[in-house]
Amino acid sequence: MSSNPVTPADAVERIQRAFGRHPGRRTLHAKGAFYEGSFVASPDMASRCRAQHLQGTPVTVLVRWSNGGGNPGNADGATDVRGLAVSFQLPDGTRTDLLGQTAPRFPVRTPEAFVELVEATRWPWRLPVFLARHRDALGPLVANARAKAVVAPRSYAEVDYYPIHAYRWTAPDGTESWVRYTFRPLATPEHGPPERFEGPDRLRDEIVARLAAGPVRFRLEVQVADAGDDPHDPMSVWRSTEVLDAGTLTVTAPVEDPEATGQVVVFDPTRIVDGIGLSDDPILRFRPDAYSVSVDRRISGSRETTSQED
Ligand code: HEM
Repeated sequence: MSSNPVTPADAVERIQRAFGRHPGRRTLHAKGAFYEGSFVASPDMASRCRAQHLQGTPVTVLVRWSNGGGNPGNADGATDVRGLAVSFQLPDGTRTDLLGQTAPRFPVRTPEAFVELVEATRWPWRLPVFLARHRDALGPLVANARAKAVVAPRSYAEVDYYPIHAYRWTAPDGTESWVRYTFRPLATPEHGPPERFEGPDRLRDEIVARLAAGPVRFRLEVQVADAGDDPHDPMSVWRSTEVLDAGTLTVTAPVEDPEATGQVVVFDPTRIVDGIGLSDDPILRFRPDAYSVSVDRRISGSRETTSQED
């Protein structure tokens, strides 16, 4: 069933109403922290895509691990998706971003339905109505539950992250292919058996301790679409079995929060570079405008908070 199209401003307003007002904070993924590291593409990626960060030379990355909800006060053990946002800083000064979260399947294909889903998870009495209106959400929601996508992990470093949307890769010879990414944790023997952490910030405490013992690594996997695989639908399940190792993400250390000094950091899934293209996925196309509204509110919210503190 179709719903009335929501505007980016309405979407942010409704999501903020669902989570309560938290001036200066992100509308979603409100609780998180920043880290630094690098990414090195696998040697054969350069023949598949001409983007600078896929040529095999190390590039610096800025990473933010987060919990999915809009309440920055939520405990790390709460039921929620987790986010891994990665900004690749390219040698020419440009950036390109990938934003992953722990749910392998996206349960909706329109921004309206996404907002309704957020509202239904905040107010569970709305869930039956949501499911009646969006019957095809049930399969993906069950698949995500089976994948334990919203169960708090032992560590941010031990779970898969799915950026969901397809991107178009252009090779040096002009050949185009559609790909979908997954960040998969790589075993890091130098860490030994994981320490157990308790308390509301246990994921943050665990990852800081883990990084003090050595870097955390993920393999960036790409699934290359077959002819019948739909790159424009965030709900589509691809049949292709062509999966490549695109490279290794290495997170080395926490960094001081750049936003503590007034800088605003935005990860944007449509920030692409030459060699990468966007699909017509309506969720992907909606996100940058919704993120801009959230950023505007973050900036004005910080001002309000600061003037109240003065
Ligand atoms: C219509 C669908 C969506 C809406 C309306 C939406 C909305 C938002 C908003 C408003 C923010 C805060 C932005 C900021 O203040 O910087 C955010 C953050 C985020 N979103 Fe989404 N989102 C959507 C879909 C997705 C999808 C499909 C993914 C992942 C596959 C995702 C992953 C993230 C992550 C990881 C962050 C945190 C980024 C950071 O650490 O700064 N979102 N989202």
